[in-house]
Amino acid sequence: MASTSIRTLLGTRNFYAKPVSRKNGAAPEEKKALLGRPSNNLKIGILGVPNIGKSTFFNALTNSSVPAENFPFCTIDPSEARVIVPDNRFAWLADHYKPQKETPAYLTVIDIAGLVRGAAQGEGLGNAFLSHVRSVDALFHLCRGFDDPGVMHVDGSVDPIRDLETIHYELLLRDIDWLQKVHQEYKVVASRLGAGGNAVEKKKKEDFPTITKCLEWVEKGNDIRMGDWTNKEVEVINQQYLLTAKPMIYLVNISEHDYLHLSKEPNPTIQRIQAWIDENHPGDLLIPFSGSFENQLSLFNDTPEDKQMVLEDASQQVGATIVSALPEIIVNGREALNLHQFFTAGPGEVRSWTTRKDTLAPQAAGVIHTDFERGFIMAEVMKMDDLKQLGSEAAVKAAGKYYSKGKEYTVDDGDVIYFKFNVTNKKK
Ligand SMILES: Nc1ncnc2c1ncn2[C@@H]1O[C@H](COP(=O)(O)OP(=O)(O)OP(=O)(O)O)[C@@H](O)[C@H]1O
Ligand SMILES: [Mg+2]
Repeated sequence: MASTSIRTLLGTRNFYAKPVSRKNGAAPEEKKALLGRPSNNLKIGILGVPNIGKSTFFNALTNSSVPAENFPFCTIDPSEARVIVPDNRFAWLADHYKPQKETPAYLTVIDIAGLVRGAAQGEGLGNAFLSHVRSVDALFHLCRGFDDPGVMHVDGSVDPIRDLETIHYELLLRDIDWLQKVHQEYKVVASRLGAGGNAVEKKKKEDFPTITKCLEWVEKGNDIRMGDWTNKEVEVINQQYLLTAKPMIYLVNISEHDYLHLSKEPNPTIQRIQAWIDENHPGDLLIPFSGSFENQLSLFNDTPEDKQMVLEDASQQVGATIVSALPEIIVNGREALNLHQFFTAGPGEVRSWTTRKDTLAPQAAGVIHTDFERGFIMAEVMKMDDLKQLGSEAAVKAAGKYYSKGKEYTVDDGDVIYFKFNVTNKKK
């Protein structure tokens, strides 16, 4: 099938208009609200056209063995797995406290079926696919950069930019369709409401201008996440489950040879994709990896020494340091979800807890137990850097760096916290 660019499909529309800088419009005195819904179980989905290595990547990443065969739509139902997030701070704490139990942070990853052109109109797995995308909080957008005539491509040739555009186009079409329906509904309510109406109707009338603005934005070919929205607008957007609002990290699946020689030979495929991202989605991250290489490495997941030997052999062969790309991908996936870690640490357990950025101390306590939030008295906080530098909790205290923080304290990434609470006072 011949490739058709998004620009051609949308005719004269100003597709991929340069987005407004996300930084410039931010009101300096106000903290920017985050796109996305707060949840204790945030998930990141693997997205892309069929047969490009999504399940191979999922298996290597999560040590799973879902089918990853050489035919399109090998994956139909999404698989889900949790993967430990590498974190030096956690490792340091575990080493320092030598606890009976260690509980690291996890990232939940979902392997989604391949999406084809026309999905928004029901092609391929169509709407089922789009509803899987809807249920995740961020996306690893995977594309094929390996040239292997033995692995078929649904569009007949390897062309990552075309594939990226196919996916973006389908997500955008689905958002346009969704927003058009919501816009129509809110417009009717807004025009007949006058001063009356119930609370739900009043809210729709109030939200109507934001919905109109969002619709105009996506109809110009822009992703919602590239817009510069006020906090009030973000609240409205977060109620709409828009696909183009989700944070996205681009992953290019290249051949083993190309991966091993990345630092030595400029890779034209990656350069082309980077230029495309810079033009259309500035600021988004691109991480190359090799599904076939990671797949081989993952065979040694249970014997880390052997894995290290394979990496050392590969490094020697090519004269450059070769590491797995997966830790970087996991860490950045978490970053895209705007997640923070705080730690509780003692001889019983060292544990990494997950919150969204900008969480206040009582809500962070609530992640551990609702009683901690209800009866919150204070958070006793050590900064990870202080603890590492001074060497022990006692030394941190002696240096006056063991802080007592109240309800208004915003928990920082890497805080080591001991919560004080009293439930009986608060039970009314
Ligand atoms: N870097 C690579 N180099 C060569 N072959 C690869 C590479 N990555 C994956 N493959 C091969 O591509 C084929 C398709 O892989 P996989 O099943 O993981 O794709 P998928 O995107 O999950 O497909 P589907 O959308 O059908 O579920 C497999 O045969 C796999 O071994
Ligand atoms: Mg698959």
